[in-house]
Amino acid sequence: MAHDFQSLIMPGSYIDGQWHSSDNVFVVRNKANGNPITTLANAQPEQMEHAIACAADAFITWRNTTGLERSRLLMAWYDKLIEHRDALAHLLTLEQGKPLTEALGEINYGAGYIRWFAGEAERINGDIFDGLHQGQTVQVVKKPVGVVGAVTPWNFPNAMIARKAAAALAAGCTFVGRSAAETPLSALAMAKLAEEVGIPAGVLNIVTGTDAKGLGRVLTQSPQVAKFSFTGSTRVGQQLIKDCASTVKRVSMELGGNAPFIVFDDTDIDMAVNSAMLAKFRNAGQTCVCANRFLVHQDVHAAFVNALTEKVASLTQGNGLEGADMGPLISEQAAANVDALVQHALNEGADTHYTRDWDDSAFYPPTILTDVTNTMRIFNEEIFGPVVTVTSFSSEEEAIALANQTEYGLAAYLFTHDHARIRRVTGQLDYGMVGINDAAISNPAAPFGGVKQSGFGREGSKYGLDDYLSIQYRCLGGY
Ligand SMILES: NC(=O)c1ccc[n+]([C@@H]2O[C@H](COP(=O)([O-])OP(=O)(O)OC[C@H]3O[C@@H](n4cnc5c(N)ncnc54)[C@H](O)[C@@H]3O)[C@@H](O)[C@H]2O)c1
Ligand SMILES: N[C@@H](CC=O)C(=O)O
Repeated sequence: MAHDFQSLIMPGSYIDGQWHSSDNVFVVRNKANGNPITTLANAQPEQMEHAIACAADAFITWRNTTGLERSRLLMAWYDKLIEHRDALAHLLTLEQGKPLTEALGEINYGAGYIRWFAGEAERINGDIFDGLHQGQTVQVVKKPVGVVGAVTPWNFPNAMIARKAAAALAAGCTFVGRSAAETPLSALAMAKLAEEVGIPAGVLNIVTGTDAKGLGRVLTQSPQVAKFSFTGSTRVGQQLIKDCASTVKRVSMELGGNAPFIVFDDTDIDMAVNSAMLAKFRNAGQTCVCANRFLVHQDVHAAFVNALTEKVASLTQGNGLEGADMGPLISEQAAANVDALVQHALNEGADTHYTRDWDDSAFYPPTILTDVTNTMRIFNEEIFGPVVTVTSFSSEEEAIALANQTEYGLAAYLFTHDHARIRRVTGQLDYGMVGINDAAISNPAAPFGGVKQSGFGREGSKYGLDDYLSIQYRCLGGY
């Protein structure tokens, strides 16, 4: 069936192959103008309980499918998503606000995880070797952990669901995901297309509702959920880890970041500036791997800031469906939070190198602050907005110390052409991912994830199935 974006707008949660409808609804809004897009049935904890029970039933059959059967279904889902990528991207821009070209990029990126894990489903291999006792053989078998629960944020409403659900289904697990109430439509549209390609009822369930705590509590505390995967802020992640403890779930956490972007004096400034634009302004700065702190060698400070300012000044901001380079932040409140960090930095001595007028709307202007120091809140907190902060350094040791001065450890970026320095500095950066002369680090073939308070577990890559599989050792004796 051919779809436009309207025919991909579903009425509510997708549970056990059924679409939930209810008189209790919530409104999903166009983030560029605040207009309602639709209303959705507002799922309550009992819908979440039902979804988990259905996923547990479906697991009995799904776990016994072959890797090849799961791979074929995932590839069919991938093909369907690609076939409808324009409609999916339109819907994503409407509900999230990012420019249409970025939304299309996200659809391709999310679908890429589904294609990647379709491949991995065929390669879930165990091991066999001699034991240490005469006549014993050790057989190692990988089994799906069971029902997977997931909670995802609003900044990547397609890709964050895709990379968790694809890994779960490839491993032979069933899936219950709750997508953020600000952006539930993309995940439901993905479920609609999964239904069309024949992913069996109960295997993939998407629950949408505004009661984040109530729905989250059911997922994190249900004994039927074997593994819980979360993408979101460190603050909420800390609570959810505690909630998962009572049933000793497998947990993976993709949490906040505070990425340093280090520019050494030997680098090609144009290359660093082009990467800086991507690392900072993708999704208007609302990306966990967005550069948060630009650490620039004092000898290239002026050259870098001037070249960056030229690019930033040319950015257009507006409705993502109308060709703007940058859309709004997710809400007016989000913009006010960014502004509070900026005002605090200015009061503490930072300098506004570039900004534009701001009308208190969600369209926070692209801004460049210089003279930012490591004691300012803006240096130590995730900005999640289109604000560049520049701090200069004079030695490699100082750059490393500044970069590591954070409780986060998700992504870091390093710009230099000195190979010995790359090796030295990278080895000392306490980060799960380091972009070296490259800011486009997200890739289904690569292990995405952080260290320290940015979380644990890896998504994508050949390591990405590990969290969804448990090892059973079988001792073969009696020979
Ligand atoms: N590491 C990554 O891969 C990654 C990716 C995207 C976003 N993030 C992080 O996510 C944050 C931005 O997203 P956000 O503001 O929506 O984060 P958030 O933690 O407030 O919300 C994330 C999700 O959790 C839900 N939630 C909130 N409180 C909850 C609770 N008590 N129980 C259960 N669920 C709850 C929200 O409704 C949303 O669906 C940033 O910190 C960003 O760095 C990290
Ligand atoms: N942008 C991340 C998700 C975090 O916000 C990604 O690239 O996967």
